Amino acid sequence: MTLEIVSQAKCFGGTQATYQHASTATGTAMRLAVFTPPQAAHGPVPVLWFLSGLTCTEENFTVKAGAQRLAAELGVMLVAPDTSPRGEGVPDDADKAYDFGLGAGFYVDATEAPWAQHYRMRTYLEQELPALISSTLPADMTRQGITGHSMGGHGALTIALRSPARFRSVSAFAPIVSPMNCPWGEKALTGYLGPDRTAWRAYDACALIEDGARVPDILVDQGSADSFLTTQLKPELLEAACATAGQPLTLRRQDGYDHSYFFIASFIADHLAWHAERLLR
Ligand SMILES: N[C@@H](CCC(=O)N[C@@H](CS)C(=O)NCC(=O)O)C(=O)O
Repeated sequence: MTLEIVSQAKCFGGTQATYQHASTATGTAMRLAVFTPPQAAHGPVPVLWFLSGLTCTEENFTVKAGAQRLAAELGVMLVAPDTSPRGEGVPDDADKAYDFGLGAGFYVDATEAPWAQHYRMRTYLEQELPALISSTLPADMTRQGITGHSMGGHGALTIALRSPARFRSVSAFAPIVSPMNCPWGEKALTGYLGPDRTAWRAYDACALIEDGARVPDILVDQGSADSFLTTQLKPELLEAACATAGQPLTLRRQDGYDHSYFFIASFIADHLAWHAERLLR
């Protein structure tokens, strides 16, 4: 399997590229954005995954977060996948709502019809894409970190909690910390997985921690002016789950910041430094 170049440009001495490939996990073409730092010319570099939120593609983080300059200095590859399968034959929300279906894969392997055929983002991100990146790009897969925003913060936390040996570092921006306990998550998990809530626990960071999953430490930034804070994101649930379980968590409430990429751009340097400290030592 190969990565086809959709576009690429020199960026801070490295390369910002968009790739496309045929995915066996989703049964569709998938796109991803990759920033390869200049240090990759001399050997494999650590990888930081960024999982995006509702409505996003591989492009939002790439053009809005301003992560490339520091990633080039640190020598870290940035991988930003798409948020769902797309294309002909891929079902979407009946009302074309933004919070389910296209652009809203919630990083699960769906088990319910008609979603189960293509909505297999867990297998895509846990198996297929790491193998593809490892075999095609100058990536040191023994040094991986993961972060993300909102639905992507949920993805980053749950993937890391399920596979702690794979990642040296995990962080999140305004994550959905407990999809079992918010309208976005209840809609998505009901639709993709069906009504049995026990099957949802593998996709809920708080439930995973309650059930014994652990990572060395977690960094979360959350804006106090985020319009989704009290209805959907509920960082206090993660704070409580971590406190009860003894899971180290650094939760920073950032005064006045909203849910946008302006918030992410404001704190991306802190997250890159957090990951670099753990990936480069
Ligand atoms: N469009 C939705 C909000 C969706 C939203 O805020 N998406 C976030 C992630 S959860 C995002 O990153 N949007 C794309 C962007 O800002 O570039 C609404 O109207 O309420």
